[in-house]
Amino acid sequence: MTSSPPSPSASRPARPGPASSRTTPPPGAPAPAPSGEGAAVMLASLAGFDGCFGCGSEAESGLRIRHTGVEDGVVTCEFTVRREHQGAPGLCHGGVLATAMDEALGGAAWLLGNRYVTGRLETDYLAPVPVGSDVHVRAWCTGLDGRKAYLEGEARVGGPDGPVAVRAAGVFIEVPQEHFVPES
Ligand SMILES: CCCCCCCCCC(=O)SCCNC(=O)CCNC(=O)[C@H](O)C(C)(C)COP(=O)(O)OP(=O)(O)OC[C@H]1O[C@@H](n2cnc3c(N)ncnc32)[C@H](O)[C@@H]1OP(=O)(O)O
Repeated sequence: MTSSPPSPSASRPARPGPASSRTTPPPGAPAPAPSGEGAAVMLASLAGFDGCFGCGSEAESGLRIRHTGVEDGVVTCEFTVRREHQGAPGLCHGGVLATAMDEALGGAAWLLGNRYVTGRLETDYLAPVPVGSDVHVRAWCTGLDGRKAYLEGEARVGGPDGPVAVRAAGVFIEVPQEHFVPES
């Protein structure tokens, strides 16, 4: 699995390395310049919606992910692993961690100023994550190719500089607002 490294930046970590050929931007695909405008599109599109399984306050069984910031195109968020998130005894379920990566990579995609859905999501699990852990996730875009946005991210345990537990890479596809179904 190889891909081009993201642009150097103070907040952007060295490329984590999970991307396969299918989640690596094609040669010449530009990495986007960070802009503050995407956040406005995200907020307008999601206004009043609290039902997200990842971050929604109304999703009782959800992860209750807290979005903590955006800097230089890097999205940061965090959540606390609860008992109901277990897979193997005492440890966070891999699907829960994939959800957190989907949320963070999706957030970084929406920051580009359009609406995106997940087309492909790859995850590498590097360390177990115990129940009770605070998981800190960050994600960024590595390239744009037409409607496809290429994203990578990582999750660290215990703090933003804790050990890396998960690395992820994905392709998100731009969709119109009409793609979504109004809540009934
Ligand atoms: C703060 C919070 C912000 C929000 C965070 C949200 C996080 C959560 C995100 C999600 O979980 S989204 C839910 C899970 N994903 C879905 O439900 C997507 C289901 N799939 C679809 O709706 C359609 O298949 C899709 C819109 C992705 C594509 O259908 P289209 O008919 O619009 O596109 P088309 O098939 O023509 O493909 C367009 C391009 O995308 C590419 N593509 C499509 N599906 C792909 C795929 N699965 N993987 C990689 N590339 C894909 C396709 O090859 C093509 O590339 P080219 O332009 O180069 O030809």
